[in-house]
Amino acid sequence: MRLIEVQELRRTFTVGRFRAKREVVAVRDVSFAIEAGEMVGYIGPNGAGKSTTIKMLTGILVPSGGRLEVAGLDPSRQRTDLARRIGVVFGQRTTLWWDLPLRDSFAVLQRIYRTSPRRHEQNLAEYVELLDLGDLLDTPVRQLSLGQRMRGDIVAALLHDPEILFLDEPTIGLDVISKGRLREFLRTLNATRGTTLMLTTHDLQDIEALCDRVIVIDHGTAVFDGALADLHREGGSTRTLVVDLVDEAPPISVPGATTRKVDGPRQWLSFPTDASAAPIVAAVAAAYDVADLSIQEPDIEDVIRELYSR
Ligand SMILES: Nc1ncnc2c1ncn2[C@@H]1O[C@H](COP(=O)(O)OP(=O)(O)OP(=O)(O)O)[C@@H](O)[C@H]1O
Repeated sequence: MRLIEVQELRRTFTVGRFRAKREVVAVRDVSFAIEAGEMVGYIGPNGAGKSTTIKMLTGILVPSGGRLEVAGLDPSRQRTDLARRIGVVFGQRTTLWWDLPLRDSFAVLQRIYRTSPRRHEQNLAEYVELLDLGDLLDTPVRQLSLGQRMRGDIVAALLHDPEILFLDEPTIGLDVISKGRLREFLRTLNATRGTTLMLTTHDLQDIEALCDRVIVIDHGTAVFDGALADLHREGGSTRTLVVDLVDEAPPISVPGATTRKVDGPRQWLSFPTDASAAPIVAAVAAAYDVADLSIQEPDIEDVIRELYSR
């Protein structure tokens, strides 16, 4: 089932005044469709148009052109109906009430969304347990750490059983452990409830851990839409085999890899991300005295930069 449909979506802003007035095209004729149950990363450099797109999808901004349907609704015209079908989490700000304990914020949301008390209690119990918020329910939001508040925001976004969860930079500012737990939770949510996820992020590990599919946007235009593995391939991404030889040697020469750098006994060989490292490692080990080996995964930001530069 198709949950999000975007055709030639466009949004412009007028900036400046009088003679200095000009138009900025934040989103330029972007088209994509997202099926129920997908986990999609919407990525791109700063100012690419990610937040503007999410704001249009969630009904906060009215498009300047194109067509847009989310859960069968027109977001800006049917914003209230849409609110019942979607959850929204912005990493940089909270939807919770600053002075209220978490528990009271959640209770207010139950009334706003008119979620049945039974369903509300069930969801609350489940999410509070999964996100380990039990001891914090009576703490006012302003006293929570960033990670705790983010978990609270996620519960708040999910209590009314949304089919789609939009997340804008959900792991920003969190420590490594909190990031890992949040990703784990989102994966479980998608697997057990089939919730569709669309997230913007600058964190490459978010993409690796969460996104079956990535849409890359640059200067308002979608420049890639597909699997992460294909993004690596199209961007010409490579993995690196770092070889520590017992002794210094001229650049290693083995089939399937290119030696990029030599520094004393250490050499860096690159090979395509979709190729297996095994034959290369075997060839190196057969021909040279090897003290140690390690493999470095590609940096997605490099891959994306490569795509942009075309
Ligand atoms: N309210 C606004 N008025 C004028 N220009 C805007 C407005 N909102 C966004 N823009 C411009 O539109 C473009 C896209 O901005 P947007 O916030 O969507 O990018 P982004 O991809 O979310 O960036 P970031 O990763 O930095 O959050 C930028 O050039 C931005 O300056």
